[in-house]
Amino acid sequence: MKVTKITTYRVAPRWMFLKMETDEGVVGWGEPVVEGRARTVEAAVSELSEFIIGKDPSRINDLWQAMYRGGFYRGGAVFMSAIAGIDQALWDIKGKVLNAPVYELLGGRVRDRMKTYCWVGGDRPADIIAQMKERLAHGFDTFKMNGCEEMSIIASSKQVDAAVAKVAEIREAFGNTIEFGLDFHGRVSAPMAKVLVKELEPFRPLFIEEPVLAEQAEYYPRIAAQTSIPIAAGERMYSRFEFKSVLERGGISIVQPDLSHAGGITECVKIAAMAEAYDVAFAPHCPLGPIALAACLHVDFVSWNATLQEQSMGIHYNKGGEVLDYVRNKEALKLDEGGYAHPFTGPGLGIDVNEELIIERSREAQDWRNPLWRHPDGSVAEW
Ligand SMILES: O=C(O)C(=O)C[C@@H](O)[C@H](O)CO
Ligand SMILES: [Mg+2]
Repeated sequence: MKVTKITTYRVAPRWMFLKMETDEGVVGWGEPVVEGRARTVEAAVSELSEFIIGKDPSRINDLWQAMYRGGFYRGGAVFMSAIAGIDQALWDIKGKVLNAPVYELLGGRVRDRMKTYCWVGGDRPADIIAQMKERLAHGFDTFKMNGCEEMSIIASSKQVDAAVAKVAEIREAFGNTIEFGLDFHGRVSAPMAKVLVKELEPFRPLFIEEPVLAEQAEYYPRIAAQTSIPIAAGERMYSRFEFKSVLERGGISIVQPDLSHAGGITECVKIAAMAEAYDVAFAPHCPLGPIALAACLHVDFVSWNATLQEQSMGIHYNKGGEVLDYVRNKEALKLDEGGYAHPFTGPGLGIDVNEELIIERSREAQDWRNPLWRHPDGSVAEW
């Protein structure tokens, strides 16, 4: 079998799908994208396609190593996202050829179902209680929200109190009948992370995500030393080699690589195994589409330390397109009471893609950008 064609489709809300065709008619799908840099990733996929086309798609490990090591410069969000989407499609093809779900090819399941969580609130945490009540009524009991709005490098008590008040309101309304992670989203400086974590300790959020930016990873052990709240990070780390130093340094309790940013299934299975060796939980980041989510779930099903799976249904970013829009076999991604996902039964990634809709929507190719925030003094604020 040989790869004959790779096509990318940028679609609403802010995703990109990759179709990989072969000379034996087997087709694989992937989801390479960096939110806000879709066209850049598309260019990277196009460059890598020159190498992949003509190759035997069964040689996933060798193709992965060649893509990663073959260009001399390596790593980073764009390049590792391009590799990720190609890798997902290669695994989809392998499963279809061998008539087995990807998790079977990875050694079979360690669990019967996988816990997922959903987002509440928007870029600025708002309507949290009402949205949690609405999602609770639909069986969800685990959530994530932005932990704060813009935060100055040395923030005022008012800014800190505003962030803490929202969390206090949640515990006041629900007690411990629900769980929630707080995503600091990289908005909080290292000095303020120490302040916020101390103030949030009594409310016991399930985890605090990206308490500082990935480029401040040396603060993870220092923050962890002052709190019992598990620290989570990983959406802006793109390979084993970045997770290696973070795991070595300690401080992280949950790693959150993104299956569409960190080199795909081949790389994230290895990251999960590395994390397990440090007794660190694995909770893939996934604010993206159905193929990315399926890739996450296949790795979750074979990783003993997989604990929580992010999924984007109802997330505030999904304007103009939702996860199930592009999926014909919608039951494959049905989430049961408690937000549990069930093992795919179909071969490969197990997603029967609505290609007609993808092609139609790619005609008005999305060009989503995240907002550029500024502080009151006009300086750039982390979004
Ligand atoms: O889902 C998360 O945890 C996020 O932090 C969302 C962020 O990754 C946006 O997708 C960036 O555009
Ligand atoms: Mg996040």
